[in-house]
Amino acid sequence: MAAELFIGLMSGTSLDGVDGVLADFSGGRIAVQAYATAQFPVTLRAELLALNTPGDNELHRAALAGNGLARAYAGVVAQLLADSGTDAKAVTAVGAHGQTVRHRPLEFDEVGYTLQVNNPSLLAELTGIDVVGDFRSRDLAAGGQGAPLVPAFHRALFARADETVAVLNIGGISNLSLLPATNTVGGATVLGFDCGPGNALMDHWCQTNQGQPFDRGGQWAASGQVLPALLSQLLADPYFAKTPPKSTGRDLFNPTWLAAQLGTTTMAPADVQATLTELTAQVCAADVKSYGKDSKLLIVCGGGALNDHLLDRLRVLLPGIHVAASTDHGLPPQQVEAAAFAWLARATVRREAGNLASVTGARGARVLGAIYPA
Ligand SMILES: Nc1ncnc2c1ncn2[C@@H]1O[C@H](COP(=O)(O)OP(=O)(O)OP(=O)(O)O)[C@@H](O)[C@H]1O
Ligand SMILES: CC(=O)N[C@H]1[C@@H]2OC[C@@H](O2)[C@@H](O)[C@@H]1O[C@H](C)C(=O)O
Repeated sequence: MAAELFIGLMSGTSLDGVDGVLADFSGGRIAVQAYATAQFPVTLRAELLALNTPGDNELHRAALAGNGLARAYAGVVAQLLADSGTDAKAVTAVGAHGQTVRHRPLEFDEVGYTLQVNNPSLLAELTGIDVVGDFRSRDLAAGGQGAPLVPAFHRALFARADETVAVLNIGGISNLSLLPATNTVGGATVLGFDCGPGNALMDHWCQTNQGQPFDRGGQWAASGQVLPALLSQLLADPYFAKTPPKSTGRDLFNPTWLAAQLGTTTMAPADVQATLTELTAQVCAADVKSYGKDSKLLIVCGGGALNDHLLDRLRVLLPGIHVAASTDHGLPPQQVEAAAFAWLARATVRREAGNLASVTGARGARVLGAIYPA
């Protein structure tokens, strides 16, 4: 059977760079042929981070950052093609998420907006491959949150016939998918939503206090002591009590939010890191208990799956649930989101819906994204 090749490119709220996969869908299930990742150039990362906060001349800066992102994306596409010996002409399309700099669904005028910095036209020009971008806007136009979009892909990849499966993506932001058994009588309604912070605050604190981009294995957090008063204060943020559909981002959980929580009290940096890690663990575990109570399996993906300390805390907080990285269930943690955008791009090209109204609250299923022909 002829290959049916798509590329998926994801740069997420951790701002750690680009993850990309080349995937073949000809066998009915996704088969990743190649994986590549690239860190952002320092100046591009700084600008993408800065654009998460209101500033001067944002239109100009966002346009140029979109060009820079397209060039970084094109570099990952070139790496994928070279590593797999694939000609660009053999790839049907590239799904390019872009870099979220604002996410304000349903605010201000009932539709709100979500902005992913990107330049899909430049990416199409640089790669010679059709590009699918702007995946979230159509869901907002239909009254949805525009995020998370991966639950539909999680269902395709991880769902089981006879048991409920929970999937937790721990990226900059953490998001949970609840996948009922596919043989559920009356149909299996998928739930999904953003839990809250994933790695973003932990990364920021680690960069600020240790000069490291992230807490490898969660070892620094493990060396500290959770601060109960601070943890209670963090957990009191109203977002955590919101009923889904709900989504969030750096618009809320950002260094300014953290600074306001810490106030002027001096705390040992390692203890703050331990507390931020515990915040992620407790919020995610509480959501699994509340919305996935009959799950016996929690599959963890995203870079946070490599945080051994965080996974250990999840295991303690979720007795009776098997907590495992996605590697054991189909795809390595760092590949899942990029693979999702290859899968979403394929849906768009086939004019199939990519969103799940049961997740985002949209008025219905919609074909997502815009196509930029090579
Ligand atoms: N070995 C490791 N130990 C601990 N944490 C790690 C490790 N490797 C990666 N991470 C964490 O994973 C993060 C990157 O994860 P990922 O690429 O899934 O985030 P993202 O896709 O940008 O976020 P989002 O899912 O919110 O879009 C890093 O910033 C870091 O916090
Ligand atoms: C607006 C936006 O970019 N949201 C991201 C973010 O990162 C994780 C979580 O919040 C998720 O809701 C989403 O990305 C994934 C890919 C999603 O849409 O499923």
